[in-house]
Amino acid sequence: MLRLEHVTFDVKDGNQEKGILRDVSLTVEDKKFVAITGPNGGGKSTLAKVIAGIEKPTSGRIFLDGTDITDWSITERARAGISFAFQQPVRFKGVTVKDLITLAAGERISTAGACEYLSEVGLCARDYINREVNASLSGGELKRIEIATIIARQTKLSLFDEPEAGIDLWSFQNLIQVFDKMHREIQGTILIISHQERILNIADEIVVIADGQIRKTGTKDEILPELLGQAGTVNCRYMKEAE
Ligand SMILES: Nc1ncnc2c1ncn2[C@@H]1O[C@H](COP(=O)(O)OP(=O)(O)OP(=O)(O)O)[C@@H](O)[C@H]1O
Repeated sequence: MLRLEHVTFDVKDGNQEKGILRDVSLTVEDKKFVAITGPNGGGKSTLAKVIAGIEKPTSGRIFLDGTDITDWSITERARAGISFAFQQPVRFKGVTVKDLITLAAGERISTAGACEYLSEVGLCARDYINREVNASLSGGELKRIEIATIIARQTKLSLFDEPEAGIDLWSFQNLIQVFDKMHREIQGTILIISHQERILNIADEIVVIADGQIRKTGTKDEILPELLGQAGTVNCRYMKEAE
């Protein structure tokens, strides 16, 4: 179980401190599929980075299965079973797609095994398996390769930051199936930041974040109608609730 207690993240804005995350408390039960959504700039990516250890909270604590991991490094958290797929994936010059998937799987897998993970994310494996993870890959290809590595890792907690970004309409449907299958088959927790109704629709729970604060949490039946009914005005409305 992941638990955040009163997490804040402040940055310097001129002479003042700006609150990017403001008193965020959240519990994510094991094996749940939780979607985090909300207006641009609300603090979603920052929250994911704080969980993965890329940013350190200004105050508050983070617990994984009851252990306080707040001061743990990215590597320690990765070893404890936290995976993170970036909004804009990182490129690895000199490393092939197969190397990357093999590293993620943490065991010697065959080329056929690595290819299976690529096929799952809709990539024709033989076209990609020996390619370098460099700038020659398109944004959408890179994103799907990164998702394949997270599936291969099969960790306790998989964090995805806007996996839909840069994915074409045809591959998007496939991506929904990937997450649905992951949710059913992998015995881990999935935390996805997304603006996509179809991703929110397959989540067990939706968390709405705006202006650095959690505004709502609930099931999709509780949250989605309200979000969709207010399309275009969600941002302002949730901002208002904070006042
Ligand atoms: N290190 C930083 N220094 C200054 N401002 C920051 C820093 N990190 C984040 N911010 C600001 O904090 C706010 C939240 O950013 P964040 O990327 O977490 O939002 P988001 O909810 O993921 O947005 P989006 O939906 O557009 O991806 C933004 O206004 C961003 O500019």
